[in-house]
Amino acid sequence: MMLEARDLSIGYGTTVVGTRLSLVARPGDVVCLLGPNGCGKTTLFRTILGLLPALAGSVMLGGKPIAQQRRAEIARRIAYVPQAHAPPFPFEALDVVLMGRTARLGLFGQPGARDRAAARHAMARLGIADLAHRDYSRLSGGQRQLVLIARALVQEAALIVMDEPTASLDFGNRAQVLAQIAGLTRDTGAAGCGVILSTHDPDQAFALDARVLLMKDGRPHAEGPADTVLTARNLSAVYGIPVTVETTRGGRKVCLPSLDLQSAPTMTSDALTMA
Ligand SMILES: Nc1ncnc2c1ncn2[C@@H]1O[C@H](COP(=O)(O)OP(=O)(O)OP(=O)(O)O)[C@@H](O)[C@H]1O
Repeated sequence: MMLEARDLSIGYGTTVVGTRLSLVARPGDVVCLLGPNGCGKTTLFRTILGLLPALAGSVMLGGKPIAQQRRAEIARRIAYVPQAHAPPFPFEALDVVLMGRTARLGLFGQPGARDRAAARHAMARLGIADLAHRDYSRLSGGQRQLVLIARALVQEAALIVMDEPTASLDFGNRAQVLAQIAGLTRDTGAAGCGVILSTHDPDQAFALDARVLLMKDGRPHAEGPADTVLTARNLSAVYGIPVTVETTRGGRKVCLPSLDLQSAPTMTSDALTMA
């Protein structure tokens, strides 16, 4: 099962948000999308999920154009973890996880004992079995994020797309979610899946030993292993601030932005200037 996006132009109707974007993901891969606010990460995700038509180029999922696949068919192959927001009315966390089975149940199917077992198993795998009967809307942001990851797991899709899975998480939960993502892809056999995620933290790409698509203004600026893409030069060029990349005593690379206001430019990204 492979996702292959080639030479995509993305956008909304006549508004082109990005061009020349390519991306390949297989089970076992971690692919990180990095780039400034408004550079087109969410739009790219919506396009590769088949929620938004590509303006040019192709998205192939399992060897077949995504535009020719039905939603349920896509959902069996690729799961989506949106950013965790609280729903307006209460659900048990277990029910939220069970919603991931919908793609497998058909229109009027009711979840059965096997679906419940799968949901409990996914929660246990993520260390949140004890949250099963808690009110989802009252969980913390980190707990909710893990519930949504469990929901994606029970979909039993080979690929999972995560939109900023660590946004709004505290330091501890962030590390916990990252560790879980690493675990998902390292599982051997049928259980190992591919993860495509967006993040605003380049250190996460190093921590996950990810392949990186570094975007700027809707275009690929660099693509490849974190080590070769996330250089001081590339990061400085894309984010418009001086950045140094250092290696810790433990051997992991970390990025250090300059906090010197003299050298900081004015904010240039679309999202911030438009706000
Ligand atoms: N529905 C829409 N119609 C037209 N333009 C849109 C729409 N949604 C987003 N855009 C524009 O597309 C561009 C890319 O937005 P997108 O949300 O993909 O960026 P992003 O990289 O995910 O940003 P962030 O890091 O801030 O989440 C922005 O200029 C945005 O204003």
